[in-house]
Amino acid sequence: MSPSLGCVADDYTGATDVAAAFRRSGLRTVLLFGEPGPRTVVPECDAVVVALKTRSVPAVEAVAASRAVRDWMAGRGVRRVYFKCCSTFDSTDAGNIGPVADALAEAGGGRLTVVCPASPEHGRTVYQGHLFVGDRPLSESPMRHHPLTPMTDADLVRVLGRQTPHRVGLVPLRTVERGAAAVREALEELAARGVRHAVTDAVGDGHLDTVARAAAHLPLITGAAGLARAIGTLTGTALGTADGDGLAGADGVPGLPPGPVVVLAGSCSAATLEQVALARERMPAHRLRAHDRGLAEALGWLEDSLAGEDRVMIYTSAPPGRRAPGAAAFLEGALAAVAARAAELGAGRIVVAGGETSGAVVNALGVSGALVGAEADRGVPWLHVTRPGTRLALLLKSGNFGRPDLLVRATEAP
Ligand SMILES: Nc1ncnc2c1ncn2[C@@H]1O[C@H](COP(=O)(O)OP(=O)(O)OP(=O)(O)O)[C@@H](O)[C@H]1O
Ligand SMILES: O=C(O)[C@@H](O)C(=O)CO
Repeated sequence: MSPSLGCVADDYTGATDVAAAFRRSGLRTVLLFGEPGPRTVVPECDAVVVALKTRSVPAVEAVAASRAVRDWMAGRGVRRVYFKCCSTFDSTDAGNIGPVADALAEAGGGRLTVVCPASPEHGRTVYQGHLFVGDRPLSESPMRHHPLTPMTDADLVRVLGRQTPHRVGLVPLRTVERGAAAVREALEELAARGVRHAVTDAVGDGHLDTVARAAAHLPLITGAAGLARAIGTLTGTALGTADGDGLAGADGVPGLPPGPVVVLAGSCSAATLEQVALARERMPAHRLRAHDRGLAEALGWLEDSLAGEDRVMIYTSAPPGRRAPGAAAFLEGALAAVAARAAELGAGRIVVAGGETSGAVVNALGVSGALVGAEADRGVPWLHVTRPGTRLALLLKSGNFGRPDLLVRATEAP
């Protein structure tokens, strides 16, 4: 049977977040890293999530890759596509959420799309089109200092309007509170007025369930893990697989493999900085610096440390005043090289903080897919990778996700 749902995710931690949400909704979920090809074999599943690394690349590249994945999915019978963007709407005026949503919408017949990054369980809500992170507007949250996509405007209608030539409209909370039929009517009115993207308010999971029911007929929906959970539950209910106990899909998921645990932190997000500070107190840690010898020093330190330690951390994470301008790509590449060496040295678990960083690490490890396992924290599932002769578990942590002790717990004996 073809998967009912396909998801194109714009980064690797976002893909794991959405895969965990689908799995929690009772859908058998397969996660693929990078563009699949004609020979990619997808095991029997209800949902397929493809992780791209398109959040911060030039918009034309993001569009081409996302469109290719959408066409690949259509070739496998997928009728509904979910475009997973960040719950903090990480993007710039050049894109990539607008251009990618435009391209995916065109491919689906040019119909109106719903855009709703609310993810209440992660503290993201949308009210009057404005995105809130906890109790602060996005533009007053730590995301305003993001090294790649600083978010300085909380008004999503305005933000998206700068990224697309199409009209952007709003379905306000008062309409969402009137139920799915009212939202569907509002969407039809917006479509009749030529609106392409309908930013939709939601401040609680019940609102997302309403939006999911109202938008179930649309070929494209854009959002984060919150709306994905609602769409997944609707799909699971239709398929008869939703059991709501969070264990669906657990069959066949192996335990965590033996071997040392290596933590690699490249995220500079507020939650990660706190997690890194705590982890530094609990395990040997090395700061990889943005200079010529930074990588060689880190590799030497890793080899020496793993001779006697069963958990270590290498990090580049730094608060705003202590970052190395222009060093993002170098630091991602360096942490990726460290990951490859850690795998050669027999690491059983590699824990990565940061979406861009995770993308670089997964690519360097040559991992093409994984079975989605139990969550270490909400939206942060263990990914079980089986390669000939080796077992490896990856934990790819979105920058702002996880409790302060996540990195410590992830390194403890299972
Ligand atoms: N000390 C530093 N100086 C400058 N850039 C850094 C430094 N440390 C990390 N970076 C870069 O900052 C970027 C952080 O992005 P990344 O996506 O990994 O984390 P994040 O945005 O917090 O996570 P997410 O995308 O999951 O929210 C990476 O490109 C990384 O290389
Ligand atoms: O939606 C989120 O916040 C995360 O899944 C993510 O995309 C961070 O990279």
